[in-house]
Amino acid sequence: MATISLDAVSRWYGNVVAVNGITMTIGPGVTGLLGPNGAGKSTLIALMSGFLSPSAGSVTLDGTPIWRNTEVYRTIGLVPEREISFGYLTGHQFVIANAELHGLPDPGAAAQRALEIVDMVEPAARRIGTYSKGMRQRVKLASALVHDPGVLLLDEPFNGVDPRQRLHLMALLQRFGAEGRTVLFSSHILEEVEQVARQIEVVVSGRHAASGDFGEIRRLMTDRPVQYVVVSSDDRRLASALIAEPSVVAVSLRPVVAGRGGVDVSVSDLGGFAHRLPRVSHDAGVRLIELSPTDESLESVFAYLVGR
Ligand SMILES: Nc1ncnc2c1ncn2[C@@H]1O[C@H](COP(=O)(O)OP(=O)(O)OP(=O)(O)O)[C@@H](O)[C@H]1O
Repeated sequence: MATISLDAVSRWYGNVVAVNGITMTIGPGVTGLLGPNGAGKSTLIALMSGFLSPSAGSVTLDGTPIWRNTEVYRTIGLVPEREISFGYLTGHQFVIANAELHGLPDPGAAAQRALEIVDMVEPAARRIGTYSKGMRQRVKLASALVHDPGVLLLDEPFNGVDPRQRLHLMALLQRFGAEGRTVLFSSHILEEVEQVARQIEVVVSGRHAASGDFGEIRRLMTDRPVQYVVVSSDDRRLASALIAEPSVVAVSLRPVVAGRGGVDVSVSDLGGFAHRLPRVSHDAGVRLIELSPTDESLESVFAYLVGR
């Protein structure tokens, strides 16, 4: 059982702060590292895999610093985001090369075992250049697993992978987690993370924004204040009815342009509002024409989490 600990970790590149004072613990089972592009996920994974030194703070595996510690590298497997640049090698040659780099006593047997785990034994005889994206991901995974590591780190493993291969990869990660390995993967898609991860760590702009199981994270995201535009047969009347609703924080009328206006509504409780809106408009004698969120981007959700 392996635990990665980050203690007040920062990492900067010149004057770009990629990771800013993050403290978190990654234990056995599957953890999802969730955040928008540029949040610092790849930098965190590079710090956890020993490819980068922290500019400040410490990154340890079971209490031992990871940076420049070859003993610790033996227990870590990394699936990087970048594509394999050796398309001319066969999958088998690629995985064996990593087994040799690890100095394993029987690289052939280790490669065979890893390829079996990811179900790539048969295609492993072909050149990587002929593989689909999902197959390339699986070969990268086999290469990361060749030394049977207790810790597996994967950077955006589901990016560009088709749905069938995605399910296959998800099942594999869950299996590794159930075996007691410490598995961490990054993603910018909440649904993806929810399906696989026991624990979710959210990072935004280099900061640790939230931590919890998927229920907690989902609640944080759906309970945030949300803005809607409601267009109706009588916006002024609807606005006065809505302001009496406990789930509504603010209401304002939109200017009428080309005969079309609308009501901007700020809502504190998404579920409550969605449930009440039809009843409120019916009681006010107003017909609803359109309801649309004005700010549903993932970035706005993340910005909310950081600002809490
Ligand atoms: N080698 C580098 N030199 C300078 N800036 C860097 C370097 N690597 C990353 N950065 C910057 O650090 C920040 C975090 O980048 P990082 O790649 O860790 O984020 P990410 O969450 O993995 O994003 P993505 O999903 O887009 O890869 C970004 O602002 C990025 O531009």
